[in-house]
Amino acid sequence: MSAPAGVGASPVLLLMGVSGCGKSTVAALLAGRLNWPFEEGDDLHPAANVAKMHAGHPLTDEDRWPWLAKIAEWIDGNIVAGSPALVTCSALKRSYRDVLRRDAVVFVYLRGTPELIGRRLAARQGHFMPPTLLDTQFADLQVPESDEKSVTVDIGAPPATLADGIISTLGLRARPR
Ligand SMILES: Nc1ncnc2c1ncn2[C@@H]1O[C@H](COP(=O)(O)OP(=O)(O)OP(=O)(O)O)[C@@H](O)[C@H]1O
Ligand SMILES: O=C(O)[C@H](O)[C@@H](O)[C@H](O)[C@H](O)CO
Repeated sequence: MSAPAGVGASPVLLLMGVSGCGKSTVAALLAGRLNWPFEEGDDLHPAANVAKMHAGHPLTDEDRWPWLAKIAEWIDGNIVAGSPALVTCSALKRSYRDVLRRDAVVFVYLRGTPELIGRRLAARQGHFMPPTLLDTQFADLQVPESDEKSVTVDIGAPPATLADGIISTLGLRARPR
């Protein structure tokens, strides 16, 4: 993991990657350690999107645009407030990240193989997203390119190790409680 240039004093970290890569788990740990505002991107999906995924159908670009706009709005609110922040969003395609891209935004790409993530999804309980959609998530995935402000994290280690690595690599500071 190496730090991208230009991480400011109040970054917005966007944890991205396919379903099951660990976005929610790692972001929740980071939010606890850093005391930064945290938004679970899945909570901003229109109900129809959640129902569609739950029924085993992948989202289309058209399904995703309004959701991405809501996430961008949340990001902008924190930027205006001058607050660092954390948000999860699969952000699978470059065109989706173009909607979310801001000077303050750092994409934290959680990278794992289909086999590893498939095993984790098979063991996960009580989530609307069926593991059968994982292939479609990888089919849509366009990993961040060298001109994007991003850091890539290999997800083999335990969540706490990943969170500590992100904090030290990016030089993040906790907000006082
Ligand atoms: N580093 C890790 N090591 C072991 N298990 C992990 C790790 N990260 C996450 N998990 C487990 O893998 C599963 C998927 O993690 P999580 O729900 O955080 O992924 P996600 O990317 O937020 O998924 P989705 O996009 O579908 O909401 C969970 O059961 C979680 O406990
Ligand atoms: O873009 C997408 O296809 C969706 O955002 C999915 O990634 C889900 O929201 C998430 O992975 C399930 O929790």
